[in-house]
Amino acid sequence: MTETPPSRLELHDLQLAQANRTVLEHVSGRFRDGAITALVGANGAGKSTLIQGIMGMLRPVAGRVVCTAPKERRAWLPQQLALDLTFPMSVEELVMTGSWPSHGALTGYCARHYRRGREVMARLGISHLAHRPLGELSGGQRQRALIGRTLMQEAELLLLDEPFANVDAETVEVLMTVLRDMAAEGATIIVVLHDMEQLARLAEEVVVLTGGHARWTTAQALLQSQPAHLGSARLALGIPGIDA
Ligand SMILES: Nc1ncnc2c1ncn2[C@@H]1O[C@H](COP(=O)(O)OP(=O)(O)OP(=O)(O)O)[C@@H](O)[C@H]1O
Repeated sequence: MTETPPSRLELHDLQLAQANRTVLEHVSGRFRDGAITALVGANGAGKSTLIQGIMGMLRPVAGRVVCTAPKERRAWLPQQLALDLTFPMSVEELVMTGSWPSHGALTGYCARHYRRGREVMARLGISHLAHRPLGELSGGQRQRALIGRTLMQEAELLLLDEPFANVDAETVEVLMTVLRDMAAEGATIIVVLHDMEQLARLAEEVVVLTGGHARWTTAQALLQSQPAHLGSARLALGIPGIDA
């Protein structure tokens, strides 16, 4: 008998709505710990809605989200983060806020926090930007700093909404390496992706949202079902089986 792999996140017959209109229903499945799961579907299929449901920002109409990761170890990187770039905060200060959920915002940092912050920035190649204000960063540098904050948080559950949109190729490589390392350390990672090539390189498992429902599959099975000539085509554009 095969053992069920551990999962700190399970969905049970979940139904989610936006403005009283059902977006997703009968969604049941488990996200494997230590795996990167891609969340795919056409525009409007409900990817952001599912993320909001998982993070507890949207109350289910029916069903349940069962998450055993402590609240302070859950992190979410939204599609277009409403970062106030005029706020005078440096890269180091942003990264350090990752310790707030477990440590508190008002207690101050100790030497251990500063050491960890420096390690995190080095891992992401942004040490030289430590004192740079957020408003002076490129999109890729900002994304590295935001991922740095989730590393600082030691996230066990990490949800990312199109993390590679509008970032440079080198940053994509750095972020992919960090995400793979986090998964290898046991984190549960869910990432909204549109790009087939990125999916092939990053994800093991895939949740396909279509017609208001979710289907669990593997990256290998999804890629085998796609015509090879589509290459790195965006997943949402006319690929059989995943149009909303
Ligand atoms: N705040 C809201 N109020 C009303 N309807 C909403 C709201 N947010 C989303 N919707 C609707 O819910 C459906 C799912 O939207 P959602 O943003 O979850 O899709 P998505 O798959 O993330 O799309 P995209 O790829 O464009 O980001 C869409 O029909 C959308 O118009």
